[in-house]
Amino acid sequence: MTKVKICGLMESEHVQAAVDAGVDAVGFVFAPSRRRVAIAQAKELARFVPGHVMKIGVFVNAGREEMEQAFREVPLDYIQYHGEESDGLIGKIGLPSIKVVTVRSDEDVIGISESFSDYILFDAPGVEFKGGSGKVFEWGHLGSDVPRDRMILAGGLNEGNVKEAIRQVRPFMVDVSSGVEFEGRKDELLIREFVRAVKEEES
Ligand SMILES: O=C(O)c1ccccc1NCC(=O)[C@H](O)[C@H](O)COP(=O)(O)O
Repeated sequence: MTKVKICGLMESEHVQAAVDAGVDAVGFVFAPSRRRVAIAQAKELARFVPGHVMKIGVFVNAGREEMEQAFREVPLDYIQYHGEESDGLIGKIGLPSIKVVTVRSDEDVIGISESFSDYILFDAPGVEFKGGSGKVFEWGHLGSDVPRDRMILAGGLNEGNVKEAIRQVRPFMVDVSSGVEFEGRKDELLIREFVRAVKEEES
């Protein structure tokens, strides 16, 4: 069963809607973004997340102390490294990790199976910020050597294209932000429809 992550949550009713819809993970963005939350705010939002739902903190080239503080205080289950963080740095920090790969060509995914991160998230290049652009990348760049059991597919997914994405790519998890927003805010109906589409594809 493909797992679902809703990213960029900022309001408690949207966290609750995601949990009620049956998501497996929620993401809080601590990086420069219109979706940015403070650690104290994420801590409040986390009260609506039951233990079986992963809480993922998104960071872009952040300092170790900030990530450790968020990991401890929210608390988080994984750090999503959405900048230029090297494997060496991720290893040195030593927290459970999701490495992000921005996909423009076949070359971007070469050797990625060597990464020791727990999961690898494949995303389209950012536009205004590093992620959350709502743009789809060419899934064909994800060759057969990319480990499916650690793969999170992101980038412009929505209720209309997620079934095809699962059929073509077979990721461990799908991740969405813009595709469940209306006029720049998360939308409870769109969250429900996205999660339903993922579950339907599996049934
Ligand atoms: O969502 C953001 O604003 C963001 C900003 C900076 C770094 C990462 C960001 N989002 C990370 C995510 O995991 C998004 O869900 C992913 O980029 C897909 O977004 P979308 O294409 O909007 O579904």
